Amino acid sequence: MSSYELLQNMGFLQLLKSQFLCHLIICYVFLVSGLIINLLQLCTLPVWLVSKQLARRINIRLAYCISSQMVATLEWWSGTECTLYTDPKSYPLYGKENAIVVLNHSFEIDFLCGWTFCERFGVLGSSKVLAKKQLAYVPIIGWMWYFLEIVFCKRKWEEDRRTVNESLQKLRDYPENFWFLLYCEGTRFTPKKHQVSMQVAESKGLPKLKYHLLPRTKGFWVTVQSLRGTAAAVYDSTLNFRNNEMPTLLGLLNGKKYHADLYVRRIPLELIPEDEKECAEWLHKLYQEKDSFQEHYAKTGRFPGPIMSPPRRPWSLINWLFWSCLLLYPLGLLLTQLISSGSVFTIIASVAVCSAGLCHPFTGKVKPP
Ligand SMILES: CCCCC/C=C\C/C=C\CCCCCCCC(=O)SCCNC(=O)CCNC(=O)[C@H](O)C(C)(C)COP(=O)(O)OP(=O)(O)OC[C@H]1O[C@@H](n2cnc3c(N)ncnc32)[C@H](O)[C@@H]1OP(=O)(O)O
Ligand SMILES: CCCCCCCCCCCCCCCCCC(=O)OC[C@@H](O)COP(=O)(O)O
Repeated sequence: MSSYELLQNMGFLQLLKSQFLCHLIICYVFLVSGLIINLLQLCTLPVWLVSKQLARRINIRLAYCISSQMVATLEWWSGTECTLYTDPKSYPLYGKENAIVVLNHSFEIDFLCGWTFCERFGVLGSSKVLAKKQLAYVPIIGWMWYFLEIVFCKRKWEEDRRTVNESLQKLRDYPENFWFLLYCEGTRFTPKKHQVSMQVAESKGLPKLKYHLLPRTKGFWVTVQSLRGTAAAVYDSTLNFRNNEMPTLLGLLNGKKYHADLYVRRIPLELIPEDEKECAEWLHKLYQEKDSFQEHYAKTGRFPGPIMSPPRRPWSLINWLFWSCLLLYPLGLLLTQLISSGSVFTIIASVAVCSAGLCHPFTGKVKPP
């Protein structure tokens, strides 16, 4: 094939990726397979009574079938590249131990980039997060999290202190390695939230941050204390995107390619103070350092340290192809029946339902300074 033909084919592929019909198909496969997997997860409840560890292992694999579809959208559909800056001595430990991941919360798809790294280090099915309680009710992802023993908080410390600790204690005998994600900022960065948060920093006599919100320290302290002896380290992770881009889920679905850069420092858990006040001071210092890494990125376009990028693996793509083959055949049959029914009302109603399914609330586009 000549290079001209190749270029033309690439243009065709990009055009294909922007087609509404392709988006419909991707969403259909995600929604239907997600609900089937939720149902299978429900069926594992009796297994819990016989063997908790077996039920957990099954749920890890079922969860992988859902979350890896989103990872496949990022890695294989949009072709987004992910570069990891980290210490070569720490690199061999990633995926081979339990860890608490502290990540900046600035982008709509930062959790998905986190998932992508989980996938590359083989811990996607078991990855966990401290999430707000409302997310537990989101169909597919929220229901999947229930079976994965995700830790939910109400953001009311009087209640969270006990419930978060109890949920984390249950992970002590978890049968596979997991990464536990904590967005210490507690909410996604916006200029307004940043302004309020810096007023709080000022009132507490803390240095101002330019790229982060002031971290909430209580959740971090309770997580570290509850996972002592279970997690080996904190992975301090700082994420940014090249060319000042603000990636979105819709952008990924349209096949837009982004380039994510992630800087990870492995900090052994023993180095983190046990006392609540000292632990809070430690976290504030960590965020001041994270801020300086972002400043370095803004000036140089890269994070400090060497690059140790793990390659993407084929499993997320294979999983997506499996579910697509399984679910597109009955869809084809249904559409044939629909068209042969000849009812204009049924056809219009079906198109309207599918379009409504495509609209989702992840449209924020605010870039930190
Ligand atoms: C790279 C690899 C990645 C690996 C990824 C691995 C896994 C991925 C898995 C899944 C991905 C899916 C992602 C899903 C995303 C879900 C995201 C969320 O839901 S974020 C929201 C929930 N999480 C949190 O809130 C965590 C952080 N919060 C806390 O830790 C809180 O402390 C708390 C435990 C929730 C309790 O909250 P509460 O409000 O009750 O107490 P606080 O301590 O926070 O508040 C009182 C304290 O804060 C001071 N204050 C007041 N206003 C502010 C402000 N604007 N900013 C900062 N601080 C403020 C106030 O003065 C009090 O201070 P003090 O303690 O000194 O008295
Ligand atoms: C295969 C791909 C098909 C994709 C189509 C379907 C898309 C469905 C996407 C569902 C993803 C749900 C993942 C949940 C992650 C949400 C992140 C989030 O919501 O963070 C909350 C924080 O910010 C704090 O919120 P605030 O209340 O402070 O503000």
